[in-house]
Amino acid sequence: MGLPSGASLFSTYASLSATFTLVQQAFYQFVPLLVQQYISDIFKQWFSPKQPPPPDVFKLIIEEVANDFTNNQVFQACQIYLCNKLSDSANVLKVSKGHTEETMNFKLAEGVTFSETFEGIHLKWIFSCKANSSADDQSDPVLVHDKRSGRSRSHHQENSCFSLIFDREHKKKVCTDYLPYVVEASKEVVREEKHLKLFDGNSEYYGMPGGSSSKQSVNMVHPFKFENLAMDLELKKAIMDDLDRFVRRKEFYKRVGKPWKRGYLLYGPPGTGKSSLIAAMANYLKFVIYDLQLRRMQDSSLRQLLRVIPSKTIIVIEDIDCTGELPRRELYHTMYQGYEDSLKKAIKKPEMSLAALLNFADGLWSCCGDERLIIFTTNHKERLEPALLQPGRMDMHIHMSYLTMEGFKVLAYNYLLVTGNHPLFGEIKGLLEVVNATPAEVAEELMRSEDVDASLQGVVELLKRKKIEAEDAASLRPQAETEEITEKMENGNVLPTN
Ligand SMILES: Nc1ncnc2c1ncn2[C@@H]1O[C@H](COP(=O)(O)OP(=O)(O)OP(=O)(O)O)[C@@H](O)[C@H]1O
Repeated sequence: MGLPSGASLFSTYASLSATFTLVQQAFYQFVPLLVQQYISDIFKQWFSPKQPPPPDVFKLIIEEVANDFTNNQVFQACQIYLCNKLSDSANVLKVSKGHTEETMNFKLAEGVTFSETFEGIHLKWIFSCKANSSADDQSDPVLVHDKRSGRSRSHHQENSCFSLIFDREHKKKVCTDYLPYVVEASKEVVREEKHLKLFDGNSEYYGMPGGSSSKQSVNMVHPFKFENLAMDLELKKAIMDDLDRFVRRKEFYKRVGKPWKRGYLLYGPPGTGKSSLIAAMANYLKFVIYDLQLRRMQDSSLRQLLRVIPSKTIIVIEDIDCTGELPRRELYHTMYQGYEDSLKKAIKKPEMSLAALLNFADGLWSCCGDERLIIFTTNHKERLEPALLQPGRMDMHIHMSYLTMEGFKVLAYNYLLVTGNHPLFGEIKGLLEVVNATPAEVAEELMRSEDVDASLQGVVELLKRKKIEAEDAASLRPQAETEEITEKMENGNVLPTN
């Protein structure tokens, strides 16, 4: 069979083309427009390259302030997590270093974005700040990252938020797996923090409505550790065990319906290591210290402060007996006896009420934030308002006392690296048994020389001097007491006993 001729091929093409044109015209003339579009869509789908369907995105907004007006803990975790990641990879960074800061702070500007993939889910983060309503505040809202501490803070905090954008189908996984992962990762960043952060609880921040303005904080590189503490070894162990128990008992506190807090009262003479113990506790737990000066605080600012203080903090109220604003109630009344009414009014009333302090200690405000230690210190436990000492307020009373030989050996190692026995230890031991010397006094003596023998001899001399002073004071005491009673009787303050 031969090939078709050119003429027959051309006539076939012409008839096919005429038929196609006829069918096309009939299609456009008789088929309704909607059906035409439907059929043309099907053809387009068949012949056009495959397009991915538009993503069905979901946006999770994480605001800074929680519903109960406390700091949103998820927001805080995101801040720490993202600042830690972004400080290395961001294209634009602002850098600053204040006089009191040891390290540079890196800041990420408004609108910064970050993308990552978690178990195959693509996630996009956007940090944003709404415009501040304050007319005089024109500065850019910024996220501040303290590289060393892994912590961060933002100006205009109440207006900041993170948006987390991802495919809607992963909503459940993001909420149940990714966000907890972010929270854990942020805790890890904090745990790696080797330096204490000390917040002055009386900085402007806490007095500002809405908690705006930047938080004043100081990095306190305090190397004090439990092993540096010269104190009774059993007591030291008891405190460490207590702290361990506290941090692992989250579920217990929840079960018994108590706030996850613990109150400590540290008492003892000046220089026995109360502040040092607090630093050691903070280092041990990697907690941040908030130092409150009650003298300058009012009830309202205390409440405000308690709302913004995050978890994993030690709230310290030092020298509670010396604040002047918190005298024992009966002392407060006797102080005013004999004054004219007008004069009484003129006397400034305490700014911080005892009720506020008791509420504070009771954990009335403790629903805000968790995992906190509250530490009160005093040199005079006997002067404290008895209500403060009631069971349940302070969970543990810790007596910091004068130096013992056991404690002295810790100091001798700390300051002079003396291990084992030294010929002067016997004499020092004998003197410490009869003399009240504080660790601070002895530590000062040990710092005077690098020569071990000279330093230890200096301690012997110090203890001998103190022994003589104590003996002199004891011999003068009966005479002084007699003189004091005579003087009081003359002033009519004391009635003769018979
Ligand atoms: N128990 C101790 N172990 C080691 N060093 C101590 C101890 N107590 C005091 N020191 C040393 O003395 C210094 C002062 O001590 P610290 O401020 O802790 O005493 P304090 O009891 O808080 O005094 P105050 O009641 O006056 O505040 C510390 O920096 C530390 O060097």
